[in-house]
Amino acid sequence: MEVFPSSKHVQAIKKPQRIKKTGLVVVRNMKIIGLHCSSSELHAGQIAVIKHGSRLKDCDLYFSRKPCSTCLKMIVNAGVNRISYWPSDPEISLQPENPSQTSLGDARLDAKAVERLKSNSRAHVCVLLQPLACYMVQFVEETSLKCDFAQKITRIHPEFQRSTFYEYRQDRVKEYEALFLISSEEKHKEILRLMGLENLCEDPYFVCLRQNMKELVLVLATVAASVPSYSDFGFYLSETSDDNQQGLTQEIAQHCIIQARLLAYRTEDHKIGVGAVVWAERKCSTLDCDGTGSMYFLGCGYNAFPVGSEYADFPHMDDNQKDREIRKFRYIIHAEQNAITFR
Ligand SMILES: Nc1ccn([C@H]2C[C@H](O)[C@@H](COP(=O)(O)OP(=O)(O)OP(=O)(O)O)O2)c(=O)n1
Repeated sequence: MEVFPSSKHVQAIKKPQRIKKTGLVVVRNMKIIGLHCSSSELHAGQIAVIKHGSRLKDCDLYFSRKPCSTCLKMIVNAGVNRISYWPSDPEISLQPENPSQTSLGDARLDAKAVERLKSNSRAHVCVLLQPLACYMVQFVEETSLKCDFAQKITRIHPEFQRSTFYEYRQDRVKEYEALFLISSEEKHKEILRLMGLENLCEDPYFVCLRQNMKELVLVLATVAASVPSYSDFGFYLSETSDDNQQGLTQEIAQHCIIQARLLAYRTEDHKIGVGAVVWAERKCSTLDCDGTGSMYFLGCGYNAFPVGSEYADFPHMDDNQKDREIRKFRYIIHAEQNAITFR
């Protein structure tokens, strides 16, 4: 969510960036109930508090940066269960470049306050770090190269080839590494210490941490590279020029497809993964408090068997199976059905 494209209105306001844009996923009972990102006015955590209110109780929150003390105290107060965050530069940046010493001093004080809130809160505050499953990177690369979108482009524009895909991926890797990683190991360690994560600064933990973070960034870049804006290809051939028209920009459509592709990896159908993210557009032109402009999130899902079922509970066969009784279609719930209902 952190990379959700800002609306033009928001892009126009450029402030010195000590506060970093942050993404947030709100999960309740294993279901994603909110995708948020900071706007120019509010931080992601504050947006979640405003949008979900008391429904945040017992939810799990996943932040793309460690939240600032203002956000943390509010979400702890809302009674959330767990707060996980990506262990890089926090929401109030601790990177010493450019800004004045005083604001860096404030950032350090905020980091201390966050630590204090963390140790005294009922909610479990921890580092989000899921080592990737074996061969995940290769699998994502293969499926990204073969995905419908990339293949369609190849058919219409034969000059789009494997090498173009890899060029796109390299661009995305650079973009995401600049956003989500800290290039210097020493700087990264210093920031981890300021964030109260000195345990992670020792090897082999530190090496593993950076390796896992790099792999996750690579996975994200690989998926994004399979949904390129190439030539005039896309869901919307041109940007809407008419200000009154609430059209989706190519950038936003692309972002939503990337989210859907990521969800598809959670499929329970061993043959085909489908992901769906349902965003709706507001009829009126007023912008909301979050960075999603005129869009609001309805739900997201992936194709799967009914919640709680085990792998062998239902048939997995497709149309090629003669015996109709052991085909999967009567049992599997489509991604879109899950998105607007339970998963
Ligand atoms: N709008 C859709 C269409 C399909 N699916 C999921 C359901 C199945 O898990 C898988 C394949 O569904 P199809 O109905 O397309 O069946 P196929 O005949 O294509 O399946 P297969 O290729 O496995 O033979 O995709 C989905 O989530 N949403």
